[in-house]
Amino acid sequence: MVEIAERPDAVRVPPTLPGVLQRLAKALDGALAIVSGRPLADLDHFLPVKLAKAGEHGAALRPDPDAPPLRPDLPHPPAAWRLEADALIARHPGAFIEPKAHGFVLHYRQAPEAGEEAHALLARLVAEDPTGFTLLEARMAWEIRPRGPSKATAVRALMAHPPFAGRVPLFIGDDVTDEEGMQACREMGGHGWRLDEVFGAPGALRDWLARALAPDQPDEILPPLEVTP
Ligand SMILES: O=P(O)(O)OC[C@H]1O[C@H](O[C@H]2O[C@H](CO)[C@@H](O)[C@H](O)[C@H]2O)[C@H](O)[C@@H](O)[C@@H]1O
Repeated sequence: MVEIAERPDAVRVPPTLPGVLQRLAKALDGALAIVSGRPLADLDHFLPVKLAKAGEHGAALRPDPDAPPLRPDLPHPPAAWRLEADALIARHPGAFIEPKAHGFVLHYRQAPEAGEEAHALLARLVAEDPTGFTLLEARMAWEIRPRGPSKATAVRALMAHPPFAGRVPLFIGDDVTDEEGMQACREMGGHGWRLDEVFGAPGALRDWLARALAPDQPDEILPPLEVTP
C-alpha cells in the first residue's frame, strides 16, 4: 500500500490511509487483514489501527486486534549465522540487517554490489539446517526465516475463523512472498491480485480502497477479475 523506500523504517504512510483501512474493516464487519513480512510492531507503528494482522510471513498472527499474537513454536537461527552476516555488511557500507524474532533480513538496496555475496552466504548458512530454516528472496534483500509459516498459512488460519470464515478471500500484494498468500486465496475459491498488474502502483490501490468506502459507488470500481488466473 506504500511506495518502496531506501530503508524499512523510511516508508511514508499517507496520513489518510490508517483511517481508510479502519473504516473499510468496519464496513466488512472486521474481515480485513494486513498480512506482511514485517514484524507486528512495525505494522502497529506504521498502521496504528485495530485490524487483524499477520507479521513475519505468518510467524506472528493476531486475528483479534485486542488479543495477544499467536506465535507457533519456532527455532531461532544460530548466533554464528548473524555474526557472519554482520561481517558481510561491515564490508559493504549501506548494507544492513533487519532482525526478526526468528530470523533476519540482509538488505542491500543501498549496496547493490553486495547482493550476490549476500545470497551466497545466506544460502550456505541455511544449508546447515535446511529442515529448520529457509531462504527467502525479497526486494533487494535476502531473508532467513523458519520453515513452516508463510503468508499462505496466515491466510488459511485467518479464513478458519470469524469474521473471515465463509467469505471469498482476496489477497492483494506485490512481493515474491505475496504469491503464496494469493495462491492460498485462489485455492479457497478466492482471488489473488498482483499490485502491478491490477493497479500499477500503490497510489492507485490506495485510491481504490478509499473509493470503495463511498456508499453510492457502483460495482464497476472493482478491477476486472479476469486479470488473475
Ligand atoms: O510483506 P510486505 O509487507 O510486502 O513486506 C516485505 C518486506 O518489506 C520490507 O522490505 C522491503 O521494503 C523496504 C521499504 O520499502 C525496502 O527498503 C526493502 O528493500 C524491501 O525489501 C521489510 O523490510 C521486510 O522485513 C519485509 O519482509
